[in-house]
Amino acid sequence: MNVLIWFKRDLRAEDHPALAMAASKGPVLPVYIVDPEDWAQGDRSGRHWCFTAECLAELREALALLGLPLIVRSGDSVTVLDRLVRAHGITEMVSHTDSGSRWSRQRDSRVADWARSCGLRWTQLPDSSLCPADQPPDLRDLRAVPGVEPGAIPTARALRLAEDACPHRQPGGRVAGLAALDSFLTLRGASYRTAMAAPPSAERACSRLSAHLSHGTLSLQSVVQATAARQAERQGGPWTGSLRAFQTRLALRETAMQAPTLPAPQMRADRLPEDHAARLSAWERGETGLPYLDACLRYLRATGWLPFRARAMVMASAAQHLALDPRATGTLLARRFTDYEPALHWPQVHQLSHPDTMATPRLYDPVKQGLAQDPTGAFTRRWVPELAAVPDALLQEPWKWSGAARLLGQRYPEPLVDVGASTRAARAALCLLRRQTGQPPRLSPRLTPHPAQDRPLPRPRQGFTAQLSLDL
Ligand SMILES: Cc1cc2nc3c(=O)[nH]c(=O)nc-3n(C[C@H](O)[C@H](O)[C@H](O)COP(=O)(O)OP(=O)(O)OC[C@H]3O[C@@H](n4cnc5c(N)ncnc54)[C@H](O)[C@@H]3O)c2cc1C
Repeated sequence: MNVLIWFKRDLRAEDHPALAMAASKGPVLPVYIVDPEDWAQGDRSGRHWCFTAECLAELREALALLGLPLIVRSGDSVTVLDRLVRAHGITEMVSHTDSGSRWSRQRDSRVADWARSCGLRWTQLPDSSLCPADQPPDLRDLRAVPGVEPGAIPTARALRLAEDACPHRQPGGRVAGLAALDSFLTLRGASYRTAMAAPPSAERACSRLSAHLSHGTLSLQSVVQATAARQAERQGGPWTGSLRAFQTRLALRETAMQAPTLPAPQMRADRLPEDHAARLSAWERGETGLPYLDACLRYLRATGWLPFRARAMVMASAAQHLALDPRATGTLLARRFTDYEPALHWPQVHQLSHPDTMATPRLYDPVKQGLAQDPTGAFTRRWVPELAAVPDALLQEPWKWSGAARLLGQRYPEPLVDVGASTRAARAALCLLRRQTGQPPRLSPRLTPHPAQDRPLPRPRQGFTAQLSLDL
């Protein structure tokens, strides 16, 4: 019996329940499909593909060590699978589920119809399931379906993806993922709890595992278990709170991945500002005239990453201050995040652009955020060098500087909006909305924990710590 194992967003050869299951059934054909329709979706980008291609190259090497050639094919998923199944006597197919995008769910439903129509058994395992620890899979006896041409991993250009320079992007592949996990649990993670919010410190203090979790080079369960093992070793000091806070985020991920994915929100066209296209383009380029916001947007473009609070600020400022369409800004952010994960991304976009849906609505003032998260101004100055002459005290509000006339509208833009006025308007709109919906206006000028923290979380799985509140 020849078994096809279909790799999707689980790009690893170890700790892979679906591969272990396939191996126990007979000769294995490991397949990855590059579906051009997937890569033509508006939320996909060149940096996503470059990370994926690096993961595939490593997966190919790892499978080769097990005696399996990774078969890469470009084309419509059903057509590719149908050809492989007929040509190589495949009698069964195994994969992990992919909660991914709306497109990938529709693809999976078409594949399910096709598999039924040709009588092929398709087993889908949850990617969060663990290989049973008491019966480690024996991959030594893996046999490959012989005589199949492996196929090349296409380039971004072959997929017609636009040029997407990201000079400081994290490298893809399991080796980089394991190195990040190890350095986080042994070194970097000590200051996680206190340094996770501000981009300059978060870059080192956060785990930086998101892109690996999104592409499946590491499984969530393996990260949970490694963290639990570290917690058992590291009692006391800053590690205790940091590792507990980290486990809480892993639990948040697990919860979010199980929730139904929301469609992208959209603002009514008649509510958009007249200069919407110009504002959107300025926001995308990091030229809004609001220094900390611009610094975060430019940093994101160059690195493919931002910590949680900065993501929340760029999204919320777009909706609350600049009145930008959340579908447009959410899509642009999705393209920029190397770790783009629809199940995590779109609920956040929803909540931050419609704060009335939050348990505790929050307003993000980019000036106050800049003062709080970048008190020395070093981060803002690095990414917005046009502000070199502005004194520290006015860095986040260069329009108040006596030399503003020489700078604004020339080397650096005038602010797109009056932040004070737009904050007051957003606060008033929120209070009104909450009154209309019968909820007391609980607006807090201070940052409050992420809304997911207000919801009860499911019982933690084995390995998760019991602490379920966030301690920002
Ligand atoms: C507008 C917006 C969009 C976002 N889009 C994405 C996205 O597309 N992909 C993505 O992985 N994360 C997304 N996040 C959540 C979060 O910002 C990132 O997971 C985190 O910044 C990634 O960096 P890290 O791996 O160093 O995180 P760490 O702080 O080290 O956290 C470890 C892991 O926990 C999970 N996690 C962290 N915070 C959350 C959260 N609030 N909810 C659920 N899981 C969480 C992630 O898998 C992360 O890798 C988004 C947040 C916002 C506000």
